Amino acid sequence: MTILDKITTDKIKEVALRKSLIPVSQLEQSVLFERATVSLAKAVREGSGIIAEHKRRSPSKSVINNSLSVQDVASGYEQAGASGMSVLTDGKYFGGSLDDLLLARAAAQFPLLRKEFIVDEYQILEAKAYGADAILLIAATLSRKQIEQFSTFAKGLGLDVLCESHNEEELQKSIMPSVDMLGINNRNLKTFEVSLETSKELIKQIPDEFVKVSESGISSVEAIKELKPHGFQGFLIGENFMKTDNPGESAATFIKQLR
Ligand SMILES: O=P(O)(O)OC[C@@H](O)[C@@H](O)c1c[nH]c2ccccc12
Repeated sequence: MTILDKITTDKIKEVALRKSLIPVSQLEQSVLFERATVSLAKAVREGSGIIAEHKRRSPSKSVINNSLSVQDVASGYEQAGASGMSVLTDGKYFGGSLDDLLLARAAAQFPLLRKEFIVDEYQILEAKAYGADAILLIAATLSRKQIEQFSTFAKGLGLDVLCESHNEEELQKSIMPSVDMLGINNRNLKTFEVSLETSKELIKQIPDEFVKVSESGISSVEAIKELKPHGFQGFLIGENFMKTDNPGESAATFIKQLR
């Protein structure tokens, strides 16, 4: 059993419990449910392209940073000129929560991505109710039919969809009009190996109309300069910022060097 299988198995149980505690009707009553979303895909296309992540810990790195306020990180990233922010909401493996999303929303106006292992439409309703503008779908854990169902459902709520893959088969099943952004994860979620070559290879199969995002293991401005000519517009960066005392400032320094 890979770590991704374990996370998914736990997630299915967690979502069943959540559903029994908070009914859909209650999520739909959230004031944020009425909020007009901001397109992450558009922000990435038109801005720095940096999607900066809030990540306290991960199965591959254990603790990254446990002492920051998510509001400070959100406003720091926004002021730094990031196109958007990815907020990890998984608790068990990443130390995040839906409250992190809510707090980020309270502190910033730029687009927020709910970074979660989505296995059920219910989590997409949660994303909307807690202030997200976009969701992540992980092709490794979903069938083409599920990607279609979840992405269509998200679009109906005004949320953008980033669908991530790590190999050709995953990418091929993610290519559909209800997906806005195709992400290539440089980290293999099954083995944790990281290589930017994954991005450079797989992007060749992405049709023009999709926003193309390279994810994980990006730790230098040079890496961005290397990836851009291959056609990437978006860059998802977590640890490189989060491991510092001031992620917002680190992001600002980084983004300035891109200009
Ligand atoms: O911290 P990094 O190496 O910059 O990676 C960020 C992001 O890409 C990574 O956290 C991520 C990409 N896809 C995911 C899916 C689930 C959890 C986490 C992720």
